[in-house]
Amino acid sequence: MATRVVDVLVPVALDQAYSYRVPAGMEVGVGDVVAVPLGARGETAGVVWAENPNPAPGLHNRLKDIAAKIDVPSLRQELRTFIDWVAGYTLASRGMVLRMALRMGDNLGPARERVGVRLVGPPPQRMTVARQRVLRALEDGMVRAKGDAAREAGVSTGVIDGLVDEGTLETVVLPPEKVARPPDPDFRKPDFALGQLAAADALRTTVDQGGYTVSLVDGVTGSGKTEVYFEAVAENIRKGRQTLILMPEIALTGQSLDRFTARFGTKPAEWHSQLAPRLRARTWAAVAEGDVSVVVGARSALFLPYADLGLIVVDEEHEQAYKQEDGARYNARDMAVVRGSIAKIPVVLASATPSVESEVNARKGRYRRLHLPERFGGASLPHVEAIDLTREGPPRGRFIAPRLAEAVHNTLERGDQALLFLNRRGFAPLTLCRACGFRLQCPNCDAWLVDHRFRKRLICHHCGYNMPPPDACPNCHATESFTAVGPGVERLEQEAADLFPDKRILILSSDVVESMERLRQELDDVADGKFDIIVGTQLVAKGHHFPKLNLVGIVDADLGLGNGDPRASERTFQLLHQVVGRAGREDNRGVGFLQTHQPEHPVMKALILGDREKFYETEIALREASGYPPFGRLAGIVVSADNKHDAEGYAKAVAKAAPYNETVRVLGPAEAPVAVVRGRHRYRLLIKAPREFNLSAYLRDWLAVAPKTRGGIKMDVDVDPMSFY
Ligand SMILES: Nc1ncnc2c1ncn2[C@@H]1O[C@H](COP(=O)(O)OP(=O)(O)OP(=O)(O)O)[C@@H](O)[C@H]1O
Ligand SMILES: [Zn+2]
Repeated sequence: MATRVVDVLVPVALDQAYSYRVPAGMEVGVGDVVAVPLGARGETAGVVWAENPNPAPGLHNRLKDIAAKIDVPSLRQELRTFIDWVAGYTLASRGMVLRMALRMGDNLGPARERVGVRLVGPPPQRMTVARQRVLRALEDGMVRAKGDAAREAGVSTGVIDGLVDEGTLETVVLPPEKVARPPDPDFRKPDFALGQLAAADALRTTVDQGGYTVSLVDGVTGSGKTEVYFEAVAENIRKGRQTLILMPEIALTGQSLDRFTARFGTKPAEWHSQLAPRLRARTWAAVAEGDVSVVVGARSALFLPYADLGLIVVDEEHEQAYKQEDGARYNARDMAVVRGSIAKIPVVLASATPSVESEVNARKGRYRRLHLPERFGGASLPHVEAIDLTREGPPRGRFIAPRLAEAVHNTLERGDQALLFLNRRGFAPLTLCRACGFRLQCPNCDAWLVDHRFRKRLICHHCGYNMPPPDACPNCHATESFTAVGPGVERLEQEAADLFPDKRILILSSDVVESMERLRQELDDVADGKFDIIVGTQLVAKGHHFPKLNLVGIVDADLGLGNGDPRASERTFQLLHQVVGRAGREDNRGVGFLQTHQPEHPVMKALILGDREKFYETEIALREASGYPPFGRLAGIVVSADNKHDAEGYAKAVAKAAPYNETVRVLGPAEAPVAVVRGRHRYRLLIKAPREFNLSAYLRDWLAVAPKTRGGIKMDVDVDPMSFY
């Protein structure tokens, strides 16, 4: 009998699947997860990708056997097709993409059993107050998990153990706790405002009918997009199918999980980078077995092996955080649409500031737009004013202009909250010696060291290099000669404390956040009005709903503009519009101030006039004229090496190897804007092609003929790049 051979894809940086023999008696099929020997790595988990009916004859004797079938649900065709597609599009190896789908960790053993206790025997010989509390808590005779019993009685588990030894309590084996309980689609149905009704209805129908469609829930800030897309989720739960709600990682800390619980009566399953390994493994398995109904997750949740995915929601779809910038470089929003089309299910995108891509798709009718033009509860959008820094700027060494300070003062007088926004972590972006002008720079990067006083370190934001502030200038040896140049949030907090000495100020910035739990707590405290002034980075820009927040001051509105990044305008508009949109969500006094040197800039004008359409019109016209996305396609290639000569030489050789095509333009190589990162010298190439052009195929052909990388040279390909530094 001929041996059966199959091709197995393994989660390592390889594109091709390897052939293995199926040992007699082993039952495996395509999609099954198996353990296979893989060279020096030993046994590795992989997935049977295809039958191989005609293995090359010479190969036969060298083939190894599959070691074992792993007892987890097999990867469905839909997910396998998706993995192939993502790899083909992004040029990441298929193994790397598969790896994202196999993130269940190694400890996928049987779920841990829990110990429960119940009251059965006579009271113990020796009675104590603590023991008495336990007896009272358990007097109903019901089984409780040991930890729950201790918590209810307010004692340590040691007290419980003691009572078990005495025979007063008996232990019972409990089934493992579920990752998430089934949500109830009718737990608390909202009363929709008129403006929400049509969109909610449309989404219900869309999900009910099923099939691939893309809807863009385009609602102003505070319009209640979440409640509206929850209707789609509810409908999908009723159908018994699984839902994925994608969020930018950091938004998962916000109030979204509480809102979900309020609407559906129980928490969803979560998927993000901070899940404990065991919970990660259990969640993965529960998703694969169809034991979880709704997953709220960061971008990697897109690669989970859903048993029956019926709906994908992408919240804050414009977020740049959806782009993964290392390993496989993919945009989770775009790939969500791809997975939706492969799985033939509805996709819902939501944003108050849609990406230019989605906006164009909606304008052309490729996506269906569901518009929510008003804030929920009748609040109006904030009134926005510019503060022209060329004319009414703050005093030297200060960053809050007098007019903004006065407005903050008035807001606080009324008992409202104010948010001062500056998208820059740390105390100051630059430290220089007053005596000789020397600037403290990262030894590994082409970047200044950022002064972080809270942590008492100078830190490089590119590589993480850090050092204590030096006592003397390394150049002229002067002491106490260093001066901070420019503001970061920590410095802004200091200024706010000087201006408003008796107010409660909270600083929110990713590097001062101790844990996700702590951040959740702080955000709740803000919502409860426990702080007067919030000084924050983009961490506070999104999704949050703070009822008493009525003033937003943007300290440096120009920060993201004019750095040669083709998406700078879009990003600045989205960010500032979202931040300003935190103001006045429950009453009509919301105001926003933009401190800017260029109040006439189209982005500033659109923000001041509240004229979103105007912004999109201008930006879309610009993109169309210049052939930038979505009217054309881009890819970036970054070459890096440990010296400039090698990086430049190799980048030139790569450029020279580009296949000729009259519609494609290869720009560069040019030294990257940040020319050195982590001691590596960087050169960039930018490839521009028409919209219909198959850029991935072109790049693949190109890389096949490009000179091989050698000796520490590295090349990164980025299709649809979002970062250009
Ligand atoms: N139909 C409704 N019934 C009761 N409360 C609602 C309803 N719709 C929205 N809300 C409440 O209105 C507030 C604003 O809604 P939500 O935060 O979902 O808006 P959003 O459109 O997501 O805003 P943003 O884009 O600015 O984050 C929330 O407190 C939400 O709970
Ligand atoms: Zn550095």
